[in-house]
Amino acid sequence: MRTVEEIIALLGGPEAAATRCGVGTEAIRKWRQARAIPAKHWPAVLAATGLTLADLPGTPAETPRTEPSMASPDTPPDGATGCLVLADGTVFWGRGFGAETASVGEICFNTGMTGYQETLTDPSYAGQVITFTFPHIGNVGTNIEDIETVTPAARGLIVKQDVTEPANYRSTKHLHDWLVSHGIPGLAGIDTRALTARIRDAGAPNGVICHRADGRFDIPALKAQAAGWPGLEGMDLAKEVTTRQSFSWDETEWAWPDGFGRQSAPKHKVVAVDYGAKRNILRCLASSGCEVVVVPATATAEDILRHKPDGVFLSNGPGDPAATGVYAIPAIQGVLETKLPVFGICLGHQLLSLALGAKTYKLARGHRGANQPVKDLETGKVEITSQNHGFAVDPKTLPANAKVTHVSLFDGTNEGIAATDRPAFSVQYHPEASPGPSDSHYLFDRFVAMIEAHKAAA
Ligand SMILES: NC(=O)CC[C@H](N)C(=O)O
Repeated sequence: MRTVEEIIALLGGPEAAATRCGVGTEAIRKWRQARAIPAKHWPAVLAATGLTLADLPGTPAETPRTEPSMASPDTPPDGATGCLVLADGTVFWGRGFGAETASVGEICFNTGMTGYQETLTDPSYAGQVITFTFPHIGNVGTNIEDIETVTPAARGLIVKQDVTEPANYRSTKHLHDWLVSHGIPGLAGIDTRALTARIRDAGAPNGVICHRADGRFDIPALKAQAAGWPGLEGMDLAKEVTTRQSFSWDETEWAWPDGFGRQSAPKHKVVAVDYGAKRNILRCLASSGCEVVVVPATATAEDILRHKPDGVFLSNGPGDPAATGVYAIPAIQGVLETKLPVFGICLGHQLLSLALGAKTYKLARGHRGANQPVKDLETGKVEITSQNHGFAVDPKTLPANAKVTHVSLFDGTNEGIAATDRPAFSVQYHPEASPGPSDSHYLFDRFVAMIEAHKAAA
């Protein structure tokens, strides 16, 4: 068998190889990176070189196929530099990229076609490895602006195709290098459709993603690590990603060509409880005319009210809402007693519901993507929304003083509630649209209108 480099040399170098085989130079780059030639290019290579099939290197992703039912034994196939090991012992082989390390978490999937950097830096992904179903991950590179927090909490990413070369004027770093600098491992060459179908059918498994350039894996140890991880249920992760200190936020939303702006004349004061808040939510609040004071997840009602807010915002965040509720519910109940306007997003929605007396439960596969249809039951309008959640509010457990306002048109699960006896409402999805559509942006205006009505009545 010849190596890829030998074959390219035989063809007269990368440029000549591209021309003679009728492929782009990007394909040649990928052959070299993967040290293999995909099967679809074999006929062209054979015709151009006169070699025989036995001379050509295959690709680790194709030999063997990574269908779960055909998961390979514990010995890595040639060229494998990464693997995913599930708690049930299934092994997927592929090519590692990003940081050379192993990382354990829940394996979920995200169907978003854009915004991988926002997704990877969304603190709600703490404890999770994200499988991207979209193929061109890496195509816009990374930059210092499209982050939802400074230290990404996601534990790893899984893709089918090798990370695409960046082609975007805002890109400052290749995704691979960005992952290395944040210590996050990546895995390519996995059959992500098979993995996603498995999550769809059997629920999100726990697993370990491991990248080793030397291709030496201790599979029994990785299996034990995956099986020993307790899972997200019962896990309070908000405490790990929240701010340690209160701070003020005045950055407004990004707009071309000026980029981010500054809030200079706020009309209202909002305290945002940070359970793992995405920056773009804070920007949306600032853009809506609010002075934002961000407080830690463990802030008590007193801590919150000390800032004399006109409204209180409950942020998104990772983990099991019931576990975070241990300290968050009493604080929210204290705020609700004052009848101040309250708005919650995602984990904030779940915590508001818990504080009102409802219950939450774990969804089998979760909603993660930027194309999730939601119906507003009051207006009858359908919004296409951005979502990222693995738990949901059980609408049957809502008390008499709360109502369902939004439902998912994918599976009928709850997507929003409102109290009927005070100005408090929340949604399970992400109106800040980062990444995703901005159909639901009106909710920030609704919150501000609530604050204005409350102030007028005082
Ligand atoms: N984005 C979020 O706030 C997620 C909330 C919660 N951790 C869940 O998975 O359901």
